[in-house]
Amino acid sequence: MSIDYKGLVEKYGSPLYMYDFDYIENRYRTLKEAFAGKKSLINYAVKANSNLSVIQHLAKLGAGADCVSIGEVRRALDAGVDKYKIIFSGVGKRDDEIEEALKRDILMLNLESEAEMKRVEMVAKALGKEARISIRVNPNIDPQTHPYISTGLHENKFGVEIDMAKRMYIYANKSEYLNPVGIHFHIGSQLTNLDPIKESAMIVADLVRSLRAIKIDIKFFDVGGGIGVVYDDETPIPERAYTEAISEATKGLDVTLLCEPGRYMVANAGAFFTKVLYEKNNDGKRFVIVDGGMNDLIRPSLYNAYHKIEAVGAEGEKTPADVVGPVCESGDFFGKNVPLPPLNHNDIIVVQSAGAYGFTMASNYNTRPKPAEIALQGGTDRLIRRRETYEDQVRLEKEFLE
Ligand SMILES: Cc1ncc(COP(=O)(O)O)c(C=O)c1O
Ligand SMILES: N[C@@H](CCCC[NH3+])C(=O)O
Repeated sequence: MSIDYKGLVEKYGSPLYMYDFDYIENRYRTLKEAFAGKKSLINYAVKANSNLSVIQHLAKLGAGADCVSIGEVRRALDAGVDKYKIIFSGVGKRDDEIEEALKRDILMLNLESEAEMKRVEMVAKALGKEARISIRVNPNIDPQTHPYISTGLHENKFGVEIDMAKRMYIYANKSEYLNPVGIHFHIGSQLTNLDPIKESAMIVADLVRSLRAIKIDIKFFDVGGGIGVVYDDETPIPERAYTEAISEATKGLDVTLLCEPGRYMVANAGAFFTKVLYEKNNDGKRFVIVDGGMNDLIRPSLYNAYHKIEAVGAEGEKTPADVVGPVCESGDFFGKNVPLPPLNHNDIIVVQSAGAYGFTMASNYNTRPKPAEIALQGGTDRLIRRRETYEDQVRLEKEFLE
């Protein structure tokens, strides 16, 4: 599809997030089809891109949601996700979040510690309800990804080790207020190697078998998210290989397979558009200063993450430039030594693969308004979040001025 970047920026302003909804649909269908013949549920990880229209688009296709706060649960419900397709994960759920999740009767709460299980039991008891739960097992497997987004080792804060998980299942099974229906693991994000996923699935499936032997019947086998995508030259895991590895590990078990992809669904559906403000040269070092900043897209600053950067329509000899924003931090950059032609004021720069963990990690640092978001679908474009204004930002403070 050829996209009229210039026309879109003229229409909606800059900086701007754009998501290709047809691409998202294609990703959903490809993954779902790879599970053909198995009972499966794809719980889109809302944290990757929680725009209501994005969630609604996936909900219409049949997706469930993986949420990590009650805010995300509310978003999923507002966007039309079936309550029995919503799961609530995360290491630190507050009592009020647990209570609301139970009242809203979502599919299950993923528990990440024994203390949390006791808390959920207490809240469920006070409500006179039975909480459907699953336990996040930490299989102690190295996912071979960036250390900041690795979660499946005992040194990470996530999940509980196998023996503890087993003790928790035994406890939950006896409790009047807990119903252990699921099991969960998630070893990290941007995974491009299938082996650690396969190995984790085998370990966790063995636990399911040993629970079955003591009459604890797990119905949902949740392999988490983490499927990697192409930002640069990565080789992603083929969908079929992924689902077959999971099927193989769970052979003989009558379970519904769940997965929680975030990045896979949306990263490459998205792009971030920003306009050139100035060029400058510091003693031979070329900088292209744009109107978007690290507050809009923090991945390069935070993880030194690579995003492909292109200049729209500009021509001429390319020389390396750092593409930087206006925020008062040296870490405010989108790319370093990016080969770019000479650029003029208002030329458009496209930062690719920005659909996941872009807008959701945006902030108002430097009192910069969050950008607008648009969807492209079936050849048309539409606004799905308007640009913030100064008034939006000070709304919660103004009344306190003396
Ligand atoms: C429990 C859980 N599920 C799903 C995801 C989504 O991950 P990804 O965007 O890598 O698919 C994450 C984030 O890493 C997570 O922590
Ligand atoms: N925010 C990270 C991924 C973290 C995954 C969340 N569990 C990123 O941009 O790559």
